[in-house]
Amino acid sequence: MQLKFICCDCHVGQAGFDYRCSCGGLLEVVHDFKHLDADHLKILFHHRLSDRMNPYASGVWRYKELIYPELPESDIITKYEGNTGLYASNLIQQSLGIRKVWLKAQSENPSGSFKDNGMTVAVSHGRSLGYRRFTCTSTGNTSSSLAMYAALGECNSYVLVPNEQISINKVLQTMAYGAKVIGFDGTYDDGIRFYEKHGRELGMYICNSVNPLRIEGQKSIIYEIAQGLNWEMPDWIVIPGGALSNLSALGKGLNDLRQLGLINKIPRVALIQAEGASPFHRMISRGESEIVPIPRPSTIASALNIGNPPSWRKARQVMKQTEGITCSVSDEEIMEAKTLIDRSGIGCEPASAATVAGLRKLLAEKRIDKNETAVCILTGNLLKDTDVLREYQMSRLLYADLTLESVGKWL
Ligand SMILES: Cc1ncc(COP(=O)(O)O)c(C=O)c1O
Ligand SMILES: N[C@@H](CCOP(=O)(O)O)C(=O)O
Repeated sequence: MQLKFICCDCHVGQAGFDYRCSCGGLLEVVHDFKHLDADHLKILFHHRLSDRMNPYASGVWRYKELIYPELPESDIITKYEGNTGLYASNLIQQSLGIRKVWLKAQSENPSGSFKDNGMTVAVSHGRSLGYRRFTCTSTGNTSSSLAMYAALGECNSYVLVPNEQISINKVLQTMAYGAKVIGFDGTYDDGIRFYEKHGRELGMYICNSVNPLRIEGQKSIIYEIAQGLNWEMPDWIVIPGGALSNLSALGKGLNDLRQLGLINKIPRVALIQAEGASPFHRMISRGESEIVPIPRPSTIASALNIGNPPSWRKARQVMKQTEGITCSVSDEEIMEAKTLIDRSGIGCEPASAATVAGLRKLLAEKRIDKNETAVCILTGNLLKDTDVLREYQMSRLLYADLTLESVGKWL
């Protein structure tokens, strides 16, 4: 059986794989869930949780029937991604003054970010089509994840990375997995534009989130949250936004769960952007119908440094479907929230901390009630963006001579 696609803008169906429809809209995978039964699925997914020795042990491929049923098991390239912790932190709960908050730590993924949920599916798909050369443009997390899966699949990866405002750790991780990295003057948005124009003639498989298979894999984050909470959804899901792939995937995943009868309530979504890179929040809060790109986005949260999010139309749909709200937070608010999350023992990179910063703001503005419950999605690992961490923490490092008196003074 072949994968089927539909355009999110003109709604015309398409049989073959592509990144965009001829009208320019992004595509998404269409599934037929008619033959699936919710009770049977719950038992199947539960059973797979305890089976550690096959691809279904992955927190993505556990839900294969809802993501990519057509793919032969032997074509799966997996590093048992997903299966990340869902933590209830008293420290964060009390600091925010909310009834209940959980943190979904996608930072625990094998390459250290939520990208792995989508990348395992994209690279498996690309290789099954016969591709051996994979590419993306990236601020560093997409590329680290791509390079890891390409290496696992014994394929090659080629990555475009902006020269400014990226984290060197992520670039080094990408290179260490064997990717060829090409730096360029410009932003993530320029890189995406380049591939939209030249990707096809370069004959490579593109692994950015314009690829509908990436979104299929990323849907599993909300499946895991639902399963982790025994299929009872919280009032709110709080998520950071850059290219808006994660929000698009979240919306698609929620639709699936509802359609299948696995959940009976759709939570509301709060999308948080960094102030210096918040074109989507600006559009929604002003009630505008088109996004106005920001040519030079700038935020300390390197992963959110995106001025022209490719998935904004899909994301706008999700806002409608979930009665979603948006807000933006300053770099200071992000760092303050990051300190709290790190201190709680969970830890994350700055982009992820935008969620807790945003939740604090939305509670203060009473747009979220303190008696409600929320899950914040932490998208990347604490050790991803250490330039920022070094600047913030080094002044707190203590020095002493190794004498009882000198060390004792600090203890
Ligand atoms: C750690 C991290 N958080 C958040 C985001 C933003 O997610 P999205 O681009 O899907 O909106 C990204 C990159 O995209 C990221 O790498
Ligand atoms: N932060 C991202 C940028 C978005 O990339 P995409 O995978 O959604 O295309 C990164 O890590 O590069």
